[in-house]
Amino acid sequence: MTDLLTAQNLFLSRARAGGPAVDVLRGLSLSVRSGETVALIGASGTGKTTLAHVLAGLLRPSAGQVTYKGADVQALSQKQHRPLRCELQMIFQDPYSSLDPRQSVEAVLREALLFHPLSEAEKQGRIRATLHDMALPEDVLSRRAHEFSGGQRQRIAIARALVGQPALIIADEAVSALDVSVQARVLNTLLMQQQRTGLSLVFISHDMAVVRHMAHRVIVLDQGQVVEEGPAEQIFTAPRSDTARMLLQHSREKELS
Ligand SMILES: Nc1ncnc2c1ncn2[C@@H]1O[C@H](COP(=O)(O)OP(=O)(O)OP(=O)(O)O)[C@@H](O)[C@H]1O
Repeated sequence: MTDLLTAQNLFLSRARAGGPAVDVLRGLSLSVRSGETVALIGASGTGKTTLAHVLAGLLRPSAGQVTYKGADVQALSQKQHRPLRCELQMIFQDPYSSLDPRQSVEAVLREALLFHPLSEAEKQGRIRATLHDMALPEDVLSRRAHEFSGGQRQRIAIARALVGQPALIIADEAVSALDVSVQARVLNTLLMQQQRTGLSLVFISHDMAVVRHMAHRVIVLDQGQVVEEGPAEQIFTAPRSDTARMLLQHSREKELS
């Protein structure tokens, strides 16, 4: 497996309203290989969402660099990099702000296929198959995002990320708003797409059972730094960091309650 995405020595300070700047990312490096799922875990407020935005090129780090297939992700929105941009998708934590409420679902999905050299029939086929995978009926296509519940919106956002068969998806709490049965279906769709196309995933979740089901490798974050990294099985059976031990303990307590 070759490195698809690399982050080197990322720093990011963010100013809080009325307060001092906070160092959210503090010298963080990671890599994601082709066909691999890397889970980012850590306590709340530890910088996972911020890191996801930096990895996707949506936030500029104060120092350090993120490269996707060797190109700086910050440059991916420039015209000459648009096809590469389509290969890297993000699913945001909040489906209310990530979808334009006035756009029809069909427009959302077609936009995701804009730079794909597919025939009209192929586009329609992809859209139909993706809706089916997300357990969404075809009549959603003519409706607008604001007409849907949070869980349905999240499935539309996931469909948008998947329909173009990207090389990499950064998924930030992508399935936490979904019912358990729908969640299983969506996770299996991601795993099947990974088998079929070699999809890579950066997967952020508080749900340790989901992380264990999905991840090949786990990166444990604490206050903007990597405190442990290793194969998923190793992190779950023999965690070395206090943070990983605390997260697993917390998860066990939740299961028992
Ligand atoms: N827009 C912002 N402006 C200033 N500070 C921010 C902003 N967004 C996040 N932060 C701060 O950055 C830190 C990391 O937040 P972030 O959302 O990345 O953590 P997280 O690990 O994803 O948390 P959670 O698991 O709760 O989603 C927090 O201290 C947060 O208060």
